[in-house]
Amino acid sequence: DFRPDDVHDEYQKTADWLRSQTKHRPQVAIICGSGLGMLADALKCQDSFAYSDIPGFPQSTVQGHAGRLVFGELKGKTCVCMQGRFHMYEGHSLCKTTFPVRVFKLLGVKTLIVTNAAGSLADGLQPGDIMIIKDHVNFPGLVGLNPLSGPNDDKFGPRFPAMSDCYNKDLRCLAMEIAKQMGVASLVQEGVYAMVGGPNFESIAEAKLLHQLGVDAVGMSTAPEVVVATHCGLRVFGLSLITNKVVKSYEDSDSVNHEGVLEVGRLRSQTVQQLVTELISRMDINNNSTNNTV
Ligand SMILES: O=P(O)(O)O[C@H]1O[C@H](CO)[C@@H](O)[C@H]1O
Ligand code: HPA
Repeated sequence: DFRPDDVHDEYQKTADWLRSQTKHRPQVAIICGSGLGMLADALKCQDSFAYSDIPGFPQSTVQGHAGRLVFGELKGKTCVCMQGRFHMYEGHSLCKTTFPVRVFKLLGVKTLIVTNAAGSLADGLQPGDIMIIKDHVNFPGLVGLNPLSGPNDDKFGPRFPAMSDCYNKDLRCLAMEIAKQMGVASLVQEGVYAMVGGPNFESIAEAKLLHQLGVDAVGMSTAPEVVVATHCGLRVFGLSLITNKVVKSYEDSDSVNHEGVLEVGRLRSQTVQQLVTELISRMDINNNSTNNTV
């Protein structure tokens, strides 16, 4: 039998353990995408934990995802940063892939920043560009693969949470303003992210379909984390680093690979880090308007 109270205890145990190991009390959580682990480097006064040492935490298995949880201070805000996320294709249940998000909620986090590496379908998005996520298509979710499936845990949020404003508009505007001030506005635009299950990259027919549906960038993560975060009332900001163009023509001889994805992450690491750091520095931590606050 599935008993929400027991499951809630699992999140609580992990949160209690982390509280006993660090004095940091984070207000902001950051999830680093493939090749974007350096986002944690900006944190001062770090306390870091290998996932393998944290009770209840899943393990990272993907290259470019170090598997470390880093706490620290950034421009006057206390942050916790996941150097490495969990993907459905690694064999984790969606509950496991999103486990840290609820732990963050219990730790007192108010804002979640999700980052990922993604392939572009939109003609205007080139490798190296940054897409501020305006909305998502959660393909696994549409067919019932949803971390919120099963009995609802009312302690976290409502049975039927709204997803119509899950990427906070104020933070999107602020990020765009920061990009302009950094002189990188030409690299940054808003768009729609689609999550597919992976681990294979898209076939050409799949790429054409996604393009026709109006998807701007595609990846194999993020949407479940955002669903769980929105369910429990966290404010969310998301960005995709475009690491490759998705091949959508039979005449195109390009092909994508994970090494290339990580390489673009390395090349753009400084810009992404500066944008995220500035966003955290300037965000109002007490303004947390979401639909699903409990
Ligand atoms: O979404 P993140 O974790 O950034 O990683 C992306 O990059 C990997 C493929 O190269 C996939 O895991 C895809 O989801
Ligand atoms: O082209 C892609 N497709 C899916 N996931 C990805 N992650 C990075 N690039 C891609």
